Amino acid sequence: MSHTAFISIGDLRRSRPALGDAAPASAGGCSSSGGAGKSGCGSSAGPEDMPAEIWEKVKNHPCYSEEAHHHFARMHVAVAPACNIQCHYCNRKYDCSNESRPGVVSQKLTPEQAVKKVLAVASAIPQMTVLGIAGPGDSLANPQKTFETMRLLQQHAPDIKLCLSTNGLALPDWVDEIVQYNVDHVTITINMVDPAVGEKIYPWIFHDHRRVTGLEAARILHERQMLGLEMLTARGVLVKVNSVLIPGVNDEHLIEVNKAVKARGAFLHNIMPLISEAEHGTFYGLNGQRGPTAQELKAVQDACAGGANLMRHCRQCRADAVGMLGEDRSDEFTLEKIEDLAVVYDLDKRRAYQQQVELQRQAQHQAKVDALAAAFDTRLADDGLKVLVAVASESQGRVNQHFGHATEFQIYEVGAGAASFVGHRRVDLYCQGGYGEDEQLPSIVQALADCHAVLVAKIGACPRDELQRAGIEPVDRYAHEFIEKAALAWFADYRERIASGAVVHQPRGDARLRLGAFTGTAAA
Ligand SMILES: C[S@@+](CC[C@H](N)C(=O)[O-])C[C@H]1O[C@@H](n2cnc3c(N)ncnc32)[C@H](O)[C@@H]1O
Ligand code: SF4
Ligand code: SF4
Repeated sequence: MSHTAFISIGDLRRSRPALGDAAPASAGGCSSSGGAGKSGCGSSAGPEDMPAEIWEKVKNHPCYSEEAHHHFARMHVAVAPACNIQCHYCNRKYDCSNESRPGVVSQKLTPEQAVKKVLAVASAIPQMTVLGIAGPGDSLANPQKTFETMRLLQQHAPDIKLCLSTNGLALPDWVDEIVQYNVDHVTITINMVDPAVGEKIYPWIFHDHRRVTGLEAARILHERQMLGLEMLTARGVLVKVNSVLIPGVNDEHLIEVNKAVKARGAFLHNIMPLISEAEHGTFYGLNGQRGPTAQELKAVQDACAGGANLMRHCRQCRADAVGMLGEDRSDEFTLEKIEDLAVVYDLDKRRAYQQQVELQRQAQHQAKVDALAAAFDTRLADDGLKVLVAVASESQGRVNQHFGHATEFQIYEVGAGAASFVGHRRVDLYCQGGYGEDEQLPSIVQALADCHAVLVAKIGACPRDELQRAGIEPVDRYAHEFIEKAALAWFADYRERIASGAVVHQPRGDARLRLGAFTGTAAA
């Protein structure tokens, strides 16, 4: 059975041979990557796309498998306060408990406190399968705390997968410990492979007992990152590379980064948008360096097609995040609260629960494949047309959320052959306290400006009119349908309307950004 979230006609052909040769050749899977949608196949690949031992490592890891993130949870423990470099986009002193972004934490923990918290969360959220150390500083600039936490967790919670995130500067010194403590997954943030680019991102590093600045600092960091990546992949550790997309600094350069990390065996590449608000007090924030638009992010990701597989569902979590991706339950597990929690770490119970979750995932996947296969009794010739649709979904991969209740929309790219998840867009909640907040509408419409349709379970008259005025079709006739099936059905209908002259297709100008159009400092 396939476990992929990315469902193409290729999947249908595998599961329904009767569909046979009428289907356009648009096979899923990494080796046949071609279009923009395929570039995301790494994070949604299934057991048929990789060796069994790799599938075992990713199948219930919410960050390494796009489908797993609907079913399994993760948590971060903030045991690593110090850092050995400075990035122009980071200020760990700025802390806001209401804010969800990297580097932010409410409480720093000792290894013992961290383990207590992990056990409390693991007993309350049995689908929590992954523990990561992602700061608030750098895990390997705090090696004693990081590895003591890992050592204790191996003893007390042996079923939890261990991850850490690092800028890579100290990485080559700690590869043996990473392997010794069974850290299965390591994330390295690599923003450049050219020190001349790095010089614009890193004002200094602390290496070999001295502070180094300028080009020399970027050169050392680059060499250590590449060496660390090679050493980890040679030892069989799965490596994800994070890159922060900084318009005007490393946008097109990330295509080179993607190739370089693929060549060194990285499993996944997560290109994340720069977050740069002046109030965070970062160098970039204070100097007007903007983050990319969603369209710019997608353009760079699409330009990496054929390189390292892309993660597109990252939520840029806090360094103390708890729960499913996209939700944060860290407030429920503060030190004060876990003091009073009865913690029963029942390994057998956790395993049994997770088996049920896995069965549910498989059943849901198969139901989706079957529903799609049933929908494919008529086939569209592939004329190359692809459009984006936004989807309001709260669970189960279905169109099952009211427009007004969505705080994010999933974005799918749809063509004749496939509907592929390409990212998500956060928006302000429209419906508050039972009433629509009309002043939120322009920003929501703006966030979806490159989409041709919005698939929702329900939508009120006012947002419906506003979307239509912006040329975005509100669609509620596929309520509770699987997303891919709904998106493909809408697309078939759209194509028919184009063919009959009922609508004139208007390409969205900014959907396919011209690389090189970044200005670097203009307001977003
Ligand atoms: C807080 S860091 C902790 C791990 C480690 N120090 C590192 O940088 O990889 C986790 C991730 O958040 C990213 N990050 C930090 N500040 C960011 C910002 N302002 N915008 C986007 N990503 C950011 C980092 O680049 C890194 O990939
Ligand atoms: S390496 Fe990580 S923690 Fe250190 S300054 Fe950069 S983003 Fe912040
Ligand atoms: S920041 Fe991205 S990669 Fe890290 S836990 Fe959150 S979703 Fe996963």
